[in-house]
Amino acid sequence: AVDDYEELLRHYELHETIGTGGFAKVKLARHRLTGEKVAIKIMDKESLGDDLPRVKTEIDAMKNLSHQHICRLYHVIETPNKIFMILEYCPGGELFDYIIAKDRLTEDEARIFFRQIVSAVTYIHSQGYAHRDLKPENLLIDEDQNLKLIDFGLCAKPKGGLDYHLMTCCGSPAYAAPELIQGKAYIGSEADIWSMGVLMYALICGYLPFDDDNVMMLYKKIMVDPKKRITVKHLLSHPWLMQGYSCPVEWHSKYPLCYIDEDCVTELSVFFKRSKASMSRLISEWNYDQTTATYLLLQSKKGHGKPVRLKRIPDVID
Ligand SMILES: O=C(Nc1ccc2c(c1)CCNCC2)c1ccc(-c2cn[nH]c2)cc1OCc1ccccc1
Repeated sequence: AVDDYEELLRHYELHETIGTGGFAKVKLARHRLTGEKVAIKIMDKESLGDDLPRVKTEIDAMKNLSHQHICRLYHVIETPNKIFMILEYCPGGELFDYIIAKDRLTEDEARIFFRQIVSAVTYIHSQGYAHRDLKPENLLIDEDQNLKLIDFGLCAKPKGGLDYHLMTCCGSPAYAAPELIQGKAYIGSEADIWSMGVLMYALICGYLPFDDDNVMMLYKKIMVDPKKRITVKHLLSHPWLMQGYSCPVEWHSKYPLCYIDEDCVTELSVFFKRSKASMSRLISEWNYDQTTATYLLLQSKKGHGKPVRLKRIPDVID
């Protein structure tokens, strides 16, 4: 119903639909106050059905994850029938399509991308999350040719920390670790490490290490016993990843949630006629509303050398 879109249209100018996935549609849009492009993932609650919890899992995870190689969630709008996730614009599309288009990547290009994947996965593990569905379809390319991890619908944040055993068998078979498809209790971070190995193989070779149309045959091929799987700590400074680099993979976030950018606070406080202190406090609540979106998109403008300014005249004169 049109009133589902009322709040969304107040803050964003909607443009073309660029993707219609399983239970979501992705539209391009522009944030009115900053002029920044965004992607909007639109889900209909009714047609989501049993997938609704997966969306809640994804939103809760993304609210806590702020990192240069994770697709940023800016704003969540929920109406009686719809859920809108306003997300970081990634015009390079999926890494999957990029590999297909190039057949396979050179070692140098694969190394650049893989260092970014290791950075993102190390960060989410440090925050107590396992992604559990790492594959080229879940890595997007942004306007600076950097990778951004998406789809946290299957992620897990075990209560007792990441060394807790998980049970749910999930993710894509071709990328699933042996212990996971054996239905054994597994460690989420170890399963992610296995998937990264499969991903690395796909980047370099352009096809999958274990593949078969028959899923039982596929499982048999994956059953290579994982003797000693590398840990993320050793991966960060693996010799192949270090080639041409003088430092291990930098995995810490460049934009930790606790750090609030002064220039953005100043512009917001002037615009919303609030003191800098109260504006800073409001931002730090991370409500994923218009304030969060405007702050993050101002920060993005600053990161791209654009002026940290908000539009004074609304585009559409009501
Ligand atoms: O900005 C996103 N996508 C996107 C934006 C512009 C363009 C393209 C793609 C490629 C197609 N040609 C037009 C240029 C974009 C951002 C976030 C998310 C997202 C974050 N969590 N979940 C989804 C999904 C996105 O898209 C999905 C997609 C659509 C068409 C193809 C390839 C990928």
